[in-house]
Amino acid sequence: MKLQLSNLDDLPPPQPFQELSASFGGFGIETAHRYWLSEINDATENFAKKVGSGGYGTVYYGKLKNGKEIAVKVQTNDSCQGNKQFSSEVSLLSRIHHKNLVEFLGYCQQEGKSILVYEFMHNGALKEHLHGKHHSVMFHIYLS
Ligand SMILES: Nc1ncnc2c1ncn2[C@@H]1O[C@H](COP(=O)(O)OP(=O)(O)OP(=O)(O)O)[C@@H](O)[C@H]1O
Repeated sequence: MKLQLSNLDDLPPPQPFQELSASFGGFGIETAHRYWLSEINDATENFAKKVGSGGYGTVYYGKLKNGKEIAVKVQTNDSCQGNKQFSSEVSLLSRIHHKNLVEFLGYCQQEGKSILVYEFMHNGALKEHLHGKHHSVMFHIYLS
């Protein structure tokens, strides 16, 4: 799902991974939580439960040791995102917090894998609601 931002001009240009912490002055990738691949492997039971796939890659269900349920997005090889784009996305996502947005929890970049970690939404993604896979939300909107 793409985030729509009204003022993209306010954002700094994408920077190479190593330069992010300096260039964002405390609001870069270093503010995002970094997960170890072993944590992700444990949480997803080695990527056992696939819940969907999108332009970025494949999405898996997971549960952290503290009980929090997570959606783990694993970048696929044919995704156009490179390391630069991944760093920019992590940096951007870690600065956006809103009660109506799925919470971005962190990332993992290890052993050639680029992974984004979000809170798990039991009712599926917004796109599915809008495209009718889950009709209840639209129904409630019309009623209210
Ligand atoms: N946070 C989440 N909680 C539960 N399921 C999710 C979550 N994020 C994604 N999914 C599932 O994974 C599927 C793919 O989502 P994803 O956001 O990767 O693709 P997309 O909406 O096509 O966006 P994009 O093209 O930017 O990757 C969704 O349709 C949904 O079923």
